[in-house]
This record gives sequence, structure tokens and C-alpha cells, in this order.
Amino acid sequence: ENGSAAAIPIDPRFDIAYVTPVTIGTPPQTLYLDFDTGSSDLWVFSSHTPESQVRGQRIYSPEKSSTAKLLAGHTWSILYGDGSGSLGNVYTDNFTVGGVTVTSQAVQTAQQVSYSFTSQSEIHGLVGLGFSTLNTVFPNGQLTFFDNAKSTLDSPVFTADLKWKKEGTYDFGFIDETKYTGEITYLPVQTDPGYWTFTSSGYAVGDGAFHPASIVGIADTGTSLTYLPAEVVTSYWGQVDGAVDSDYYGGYVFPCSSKLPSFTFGVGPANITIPASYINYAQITEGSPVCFGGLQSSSWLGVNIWGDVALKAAFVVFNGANPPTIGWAKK
Ligand SMILES: CCCC[C@H](NC(=O)[C@H](Cc1ccccc1)NC(=O)N1CCOCC1)C(=O)N[C@@H](CC1CCCCC1)C(O)(O)C(F)(F)C(=O)NC
Repeated sequence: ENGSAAAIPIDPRFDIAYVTPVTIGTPPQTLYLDFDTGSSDLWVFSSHTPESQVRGQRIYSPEKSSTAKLLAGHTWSILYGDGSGSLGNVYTDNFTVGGVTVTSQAVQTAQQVSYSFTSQSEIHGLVGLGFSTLNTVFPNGQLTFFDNAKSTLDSPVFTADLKWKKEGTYDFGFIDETKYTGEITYLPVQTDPGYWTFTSSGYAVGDGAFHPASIVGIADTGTSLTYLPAEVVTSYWGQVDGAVDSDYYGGYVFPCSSKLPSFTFGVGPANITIPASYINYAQITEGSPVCFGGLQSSSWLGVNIWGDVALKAAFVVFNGANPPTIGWAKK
């Protein structure tokens, strides 16, 4: 059974994250979760989350679901790249997204969430779409929704069609030819340690020369921006009047009035161009003449991350066949 679900930007001003409606349990409880190819835990705000840590989020109450089963003796705890985190216990229950149902999905219920989750009322939890090897449940790691659903899909794939300041879609089990133009270029994926890791073939700034390079990075729907090697982002921001790498603001900022070039990255013999508007990420604060860049250095991260700023410029196929591959197409 294939499926399709909306990827809704949680903030109308800038694309910090996208959430997707899901239903859990019997009768169905609807929550809006952040589908994240950069992790592999499916966790939700729940009736086990202290009220002091819940601020407007919808919660999953397993005690109100006739199909919920406690996974006795199992716990989980996750820390994300931005320093946020959560932990708790585990149930299995019916889980449906876009018409695709998994009847015994591990649903990790939060007993603690960090303040950045408490303060983000639009995110009610995460659906990890990384490889199940990254799942943090102890003592037995659990399978992701995609791994559980794969065998019931026409094809073991899901696609991401994220959009700039608009609602996009995640499709499961099929490739919608109306969502892209030209050909899909498939690249090998390195599944160790469990991210959708691929190698880009280089980059160009604006309509400048293409620089062949091997840029190993992860395709990560759960990261707002895009983080690339210092020499790449230095050559990009070097083309922007007044751009500086600011310790104060924690990255490249520039005068909002400056003109930005586009950024092109290679995918095999093909390439994807990120429009300048996507890289003009946001004003530092409402009305500020200082703007924050959507392309930032990965040097302090230890990994290159092709986050939403890059992904929303493309139609991306996450192919869970054996071996897995990742497909990129213009749109
Ligand atoms: C510095 C590198 C970026 C780290 C990345 N976080 C981000 O990109 C967060 C996402 C966020 C959205 C809404 C509210 C709050 C935070 N945004 C963020 O740091 N910024 C700061 C810069 O301006 C844009 C917004 C991250 O940890 N992504 C996680 C998943 C997110 C965790 C926080 C909640 C939203 C999902 C990830 O799983 O994709 C990961 F791969 F990075 C990871 O940590 N895997 C273990």
C-alpha cells in the first residue's frame, strides 16, 4: 500500500523544519511529526512527558489506545547535533502516515525533552528515516517506520519534495514522475554508521566555473540549513558584499540588501542549483538589516550536511533497496 503525506513548514517566515500528520493507536490519535532522515528514532510527546515540559504540543496517550503494548524493559535516549535531546520508554502500536499503516511500530514515548523541544509547540516528535542501525532503543534496537513498511510498498522507496516556504510532500512506495523534470541521477549510499551518506561531485558559485570535488555528506531532512566544507562556503560568501563569518551570530551573516549568487552542487554527471533566495535564510531578528546565510561551514561539525536549504531545491529519492541508493532530480 503506497502513501503520500504533506511536509508542512512550521514557520511561515522561514523554513526551520517541516512536520507531517500521522495517526497512532486505536482510536487514532493525530500528531504532527518532523520526518528526519538524519536519525532513526520515532519518538513523541506523550502522557509520560512531564506537564512542565509540554507547551502546546499534541501528545500520544498509549493508555487510551486499545492496540498499544508496552515494550517492557526498553528505554531510549537521543542527543541531536544542535544539542537538543529526549529520552523515555517504548510502546508498539498502529502507526499510519499518508495511508501507509504499520501495525506494530515501535513508538518511543518521551519522559524527558530538552527545552528547545518544549519551546517548539509545532513539533510533536520525530519520525526517524535514517537506517535502523542508528536507533537508540536499549537493549534491543527497533526498526524505523520505513523499514517496517518497506515490504508492503510497491517499491522500497520514499521521496522528499520539500518546498521553499510552501507545503511539499513525502511519498512512500512510488516515484511520482510529475514531481520532477529530466532524469533522476542515482548515487551510491554509504550506510555506515546509518545516515544517507553520499558524495557530491563538486560545486559552482552563481554562474561561475564548476569546481570538481568529492564532498561526502548526509542528506538530512531534519536539518534546516546546509553545512559544507570551509573552502566551499568561503568561496561562496566571498562573492557577497559585506558577508562575514560572525562569531557573534554563529555563522555567515550578510547585509540583507546584498545580492546573493545561487549555489550549484554536483550529483554525478548532473547538478542541482539552489536559488539565491533559499540561501537568504532569515533576518537575524524581525526587521534587522542583518541576514543569516542558509549555507554555513561544517568545519566545527565533523560532517557535511545537505539539509533543507539544499533538499528543497531538488526531488530526492531515498531508495531502500539492497544496496540503497539516493536519487536527485531537478524540479
Ligand atoms: C548544527 C547542525 C544542525 C543540527 C540539526 N538541527 C537543526 O538544523 C535545527 C532544527 C530545528 C528545527 C526546529 C526547532 C529547533 C531546531 N535548526 C537549527 O539549528 N537552526 C539554527 C540555524 O538557523 C536555522 C535553524 C539537528 O540536530 N538535526 C537533527 C534533527 C533535528 C533535531 C532538533 C529538532 C528538529 C530535528 C538530525 O537528526 O537531522 C541530525 F542528523 F542532525 C542529528 O542530530 N542526528 C543524530
